[in-house]
Amino acid sequence: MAAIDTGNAHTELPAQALPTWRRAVLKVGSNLLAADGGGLTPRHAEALAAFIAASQTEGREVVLVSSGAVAAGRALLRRHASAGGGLAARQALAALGQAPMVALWQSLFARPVAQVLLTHDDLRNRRRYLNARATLRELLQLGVLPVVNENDTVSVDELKLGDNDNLAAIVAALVDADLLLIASDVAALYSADPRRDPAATPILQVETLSPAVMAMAGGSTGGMGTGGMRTKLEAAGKARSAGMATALFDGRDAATVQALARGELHGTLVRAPRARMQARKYWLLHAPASNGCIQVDAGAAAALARGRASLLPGGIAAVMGEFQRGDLVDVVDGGGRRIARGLSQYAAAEVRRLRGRHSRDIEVLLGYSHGAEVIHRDDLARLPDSCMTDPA
Ligand SMILES: Nc1ncnc2c1ncn2[C@@H]1O[C@H](COP(=O)(O)OP(=O)(O)O)[C@@H](O)[C@H]1O
Ligand SMILES: N[C@@H](CCC(=O)OP(=O)(O)O)C(=O)O
Repeated sequence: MAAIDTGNAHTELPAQALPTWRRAVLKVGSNLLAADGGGLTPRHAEALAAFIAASQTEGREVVLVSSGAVAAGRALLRRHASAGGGLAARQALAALGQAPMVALWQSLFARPVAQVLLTHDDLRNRRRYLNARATLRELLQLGVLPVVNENDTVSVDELKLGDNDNLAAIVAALVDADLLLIASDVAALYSADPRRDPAATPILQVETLSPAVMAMAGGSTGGMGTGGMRTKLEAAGKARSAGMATALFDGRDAATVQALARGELHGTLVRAPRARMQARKYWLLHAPASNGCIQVDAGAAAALARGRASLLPGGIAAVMGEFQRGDLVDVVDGGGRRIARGLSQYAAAEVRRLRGRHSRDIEVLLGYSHGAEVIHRDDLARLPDSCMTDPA
């Protein structure tokens, strides 16, 4: 059992199994990085960095979503002058603090870390969403730790994501993570904010984010935090609909953080109703009508029916309709029967030029390449009747 200080109560939470994962997003809040109420300190970040490094050594991948830029900026400026309280001041503080925040993480890792700043617009615009996804995938492949934060400096009020809990959930879906880990300054979700209600009790498992559960979560009551437990549960809801569980735990407690590496959670687990891949496939199959259609030859149709195959240019016989890169398209066989749906990495006009050609010719034909596959197998779902042989 890990001894845990909730702020005003000292409790011990039993260990429960952390879902198995290969790729996770870890969100670290400002309260952990600016734990002493001033500038950034490695006090709690050290154990979290050791957990990330140990996970990487085991072949797992971690994307870090880190807050703390505003706190770092505020501490730096306090030495010279005080900043106002408006949006522009917050944006200026974030600009000041982003580099020191990333530098803090870099000081704790032997491997390089990379800064990734995202805005709401980046995540709504399909082209930029796909670019962000490709960059993050590439960074992970290179063995680099991406440190993601909201680009506060260019985010305007009404378009701000506002809190990094929700950003972390969106990033987790973006990189197809298996698990969302949220490190905060509280041991778990409690029946009420434990800072306000000493009688509040921890909730170790959440199956549904019902209105009653959501009502337990309050805002941020202390220090540098932004969204409190409310935004953490919102994030868990987003993760859940992408098929991912969320673990909430106290990042101030080194024993709790070390236990994660052993697959033990001392905190709250918000479960996901179905597996991530199933959720993704479900979304692919049930998302709004597709914009176009790709007809494949008999060889490609057989490969897709066998499962886990990507759609390559060589198997494409015809392209119907107009669609853009990243759009959802139907895949039909020679007889026009719909056999799969997926996200095309190329626009219809590009697929027409690639039709029947080898993947290695993509660069020559287009002058660039978004990858060897027209539809990557992770972005492809076979229709139920063609899934009979392999339900994965
Ligand atoms: N029901 C609840 N259970 C646990 N914590 C809660 C609850 N309601 C509100 N909180 C508050 O949420 C805070 C954590 O969120 P926040 O301050 O935004 O920190 P972070 O910087 O880690 O995002 C806790 O310190 C706690 O005061
Ligand atoms: N982007 C802001 C963090 C906003 C935020 O969500 O903070 P927190 O609630 O501490 O995770 C920053 O870097 O200061």
